[in-house]
Amino acid sequence: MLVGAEVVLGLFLSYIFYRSLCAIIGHYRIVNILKKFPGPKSHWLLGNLHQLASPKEFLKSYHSFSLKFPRKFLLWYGPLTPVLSVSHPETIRAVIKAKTIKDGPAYQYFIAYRFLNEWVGPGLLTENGKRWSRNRRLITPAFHFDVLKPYVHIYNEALDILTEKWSNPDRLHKPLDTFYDASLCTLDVITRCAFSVEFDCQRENVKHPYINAVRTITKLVTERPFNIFYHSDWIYSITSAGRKFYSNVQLTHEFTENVIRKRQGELSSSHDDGSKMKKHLDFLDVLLKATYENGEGLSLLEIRNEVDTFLFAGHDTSSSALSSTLYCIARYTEHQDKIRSEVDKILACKEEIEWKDLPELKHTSLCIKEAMRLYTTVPIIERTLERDVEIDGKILAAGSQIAIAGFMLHRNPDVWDDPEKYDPLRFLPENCGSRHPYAYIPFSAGSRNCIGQNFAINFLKVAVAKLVYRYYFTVDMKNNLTFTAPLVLKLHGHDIYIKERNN
Ligand code: HEM
Repeated sequence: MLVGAEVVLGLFLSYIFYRSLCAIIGHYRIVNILKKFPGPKSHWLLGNLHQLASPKEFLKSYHSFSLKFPRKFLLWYGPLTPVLSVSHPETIRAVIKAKTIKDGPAYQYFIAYRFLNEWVGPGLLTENGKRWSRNRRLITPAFHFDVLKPYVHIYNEALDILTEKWSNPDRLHKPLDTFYDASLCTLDVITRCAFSVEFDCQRENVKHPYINAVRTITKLVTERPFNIFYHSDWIYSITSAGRKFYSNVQLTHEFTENVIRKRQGELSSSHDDGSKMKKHLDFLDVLLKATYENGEGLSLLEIRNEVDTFLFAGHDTSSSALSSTLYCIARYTEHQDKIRSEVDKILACKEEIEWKDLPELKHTSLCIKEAMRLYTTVPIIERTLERDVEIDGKILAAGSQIAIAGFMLHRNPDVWDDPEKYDPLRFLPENCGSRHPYAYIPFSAGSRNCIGQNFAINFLKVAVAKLVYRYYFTVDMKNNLTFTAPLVLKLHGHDIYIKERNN
């Protein structure tokens, strides 16, 4: 009996030894290949973390590295984790076409998605493999044009509330916090489109516990990567930030589950698809109707994860893109005037921008695209190679970490003429013909591109058009423009003012 136990223990230890040896050899192979790539000087222990370790310095340092190494360079996140940053369309194409996952070792510094798991679970943004592809197929109909069309009315209504707020005489002559206001406006829109609940958060600010919780979680998740002690879930859970995070996550879960259960009840009692009860289908209706091949629907937990994912992936991104565009047109007013003249024609004898008007907002669209190039909303996304892949003539080992640096790609002087210049006309069709298909990827590219991009672009067009129709925007450059990242870009160092138009 004892001999049997010894054999089992021996086998177990040999197995552990074998697995550890494989991991060490695998890691050695990854490092050995990656260390041949050029990169900024790194500290033996910290790697490049000390240059990247504050929200303010992160993009500035990153960008200065990429000016030295415009195609790709190696960063060290600590002594053991090399990450290859890529910022050339050809190199990015190779990574996006390769088999990759959105995951990495726990010690990897900027894979902030793992900090999201507690909230959004394995939703579309964070899931990998077969489960991701099945869910992506099931969820894609939620972004079909027919579903998106009625949302244009919701965008208009949310913008009317924003202008009602901004036109308050107390606010008119003060600098605006465009990111904050845009963020409440997008929350208003996304909660109505996701599950048809009206929080009126723009008027109520963050008084509603659910809205307050969503905003608190988003803030904490963005801050967490920058505090090395917070990387451990256990340590985080005993800090005040961690306790705040977990209690807010619980609150949002309870809220979302209640909404889902209520809707499930309504659907089963009315035996319709929900469209008769409301003016439009929302994401939740589509998710509840989504069915696997075997006839099973998405579980309550899966639906909750997806609804929370839409909230996270959609609200700060859209507000970042909106506030960057407002900054750009406030700075380059000739483009504001052009937008105004195209909106004036549309709103000459009506109050609302309709679905059919969206293609007419041509200059508006150019201005948004260029703002999202220069101030890339999601500056960096990360991937881990699942298989060995050839990139720029070198075979990278499975397990290598790659950072797709959209912000750097969009300012790469080898790709863009005069990259620091805000020039919306570079997106005119006649100026895009020879552009590399991976030169401009604000919504990422390939099979894991942003599922919400049409939703976001439609919202941005309506928002910019309605705001420019109503106000003149100007900017006071208090300081040099700075950015914070890493998850979503935010601009600092300037004040935006508005003056009401007499339409
Ligand atoms: C201006 C606004 C937006 C920008 C710039 C943006 C950008 C991106 C980017 C870069 C990715 C790839 C992330 C990665 O691979 O790690 C992504 C993925 C995603 N986005 Fe967006 N997004 C925006 C708005 C939205 C909206 C409004 C929604 C939903 C309502 C949304 C839902 C998603 C989801 C679910 C994914 C994951 C897709 C997948 O992996 O299959 N996004 N987005």
